[in-house]
Amino acid sequence: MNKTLAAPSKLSSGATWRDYYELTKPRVVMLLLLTALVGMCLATPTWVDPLVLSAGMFGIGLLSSAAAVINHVVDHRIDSIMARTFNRPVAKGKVSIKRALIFAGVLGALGFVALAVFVNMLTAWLTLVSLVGYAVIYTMYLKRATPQNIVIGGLAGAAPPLLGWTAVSGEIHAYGLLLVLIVFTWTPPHFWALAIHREKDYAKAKIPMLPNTHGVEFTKTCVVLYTLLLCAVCLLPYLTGMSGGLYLLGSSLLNAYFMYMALKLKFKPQASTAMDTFKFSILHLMLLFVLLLVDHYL
Ligand code: HEM
Ligand SMILES: CC(C)=CCC/C(C)=C/CC/C(C)=C/COP(=O)(O)OP(=O)(O)O
Repeated sequence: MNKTLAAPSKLSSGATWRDYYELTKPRVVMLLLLTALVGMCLATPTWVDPLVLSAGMFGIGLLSSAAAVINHVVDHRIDSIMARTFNRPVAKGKVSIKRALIFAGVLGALGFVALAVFVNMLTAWLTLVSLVGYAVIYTMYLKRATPQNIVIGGLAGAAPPLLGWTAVSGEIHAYGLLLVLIVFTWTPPHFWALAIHREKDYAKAKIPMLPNTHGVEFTKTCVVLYTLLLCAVCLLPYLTGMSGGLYLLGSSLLNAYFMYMALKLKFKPQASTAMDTFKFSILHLMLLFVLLLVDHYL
């Protein structure tokens, strides 16, 4: 058998490359980068300059990854309590706090310099502010302070389409902010569906997520209401002339199914409905942004 497949190569500390990779929350960062790419493409009627595109994706990707690594460090104690996260590299002690922080520092510095040198200062600073928003304001403070943590903290995760937009145009445009608004209203149903499924985990770690502070039924009602709001917000790209009929048709179908899932979760749930809703939320956002892109170029 291939040796590298059987046992991932160990670094001198005993951690593997895979541990460091996992610290960057790669799948989350991939989706963040898709939203950033769409922000870049929609900011111009022509093709995006290849240097801005590659340096922009590189910089936004590295700063988002650095934010994710810091989140692992700050949360290592609560991660070690929850069944979903106890196996994470810092929580398990496979990567030390010092090494994780150096890793985050290197990623963050490289990302910031790439944006500052090859893109523009506005994007570099806005991306750094997003990193602070997620790694410091959300993770260190909001997460432990209020059940509205993910609503307010969601702004940082919603920023990438605007970062993509400013990378290309050098200015903050209302259309870029509209893309932020879409991800911002999508975040509560995305997360609360998972939090309902993981209610006991969060209770054990004493994190004040909405199902724990206000109950599962109230959280389900909030999922329905935010999904309704998301349906309305998703009409805005069409109504403002940013996107066309293809987007309207595709997004309406996606939103109809998201609404169906949210209503099922509230009124006719099965054991798997919360997790199914969470999983669909990821597919929903991915396809929605692909639609925005296809609609832009057709
Ligand atoms: C404050 C805002 C957010 C919160 C609290 C949140 C929370 C979470 C949590 C707890 C998970 C589960 C991770 C796991 O399986 O261990 C998750 C998964 C995921 N989230 Fe979010 N999320 C937020 C925003 C976002 C944003 C803005 C995006 C992308 C645009 C995103 C994309 C994803 C993806 C792709 C996954 C699946 C990851 C995987 O399968 O490894 N999330 N999210
Ligand atoms: C520069 C920039 C755009 C920064 C944003 C970076 C980023 C990774 C945003 C995603 C938000 C997210 C995964 C929140 C979950 O954190 P959690 O601590 O609630 O979830 P966990 O328990 O799975 O760690």
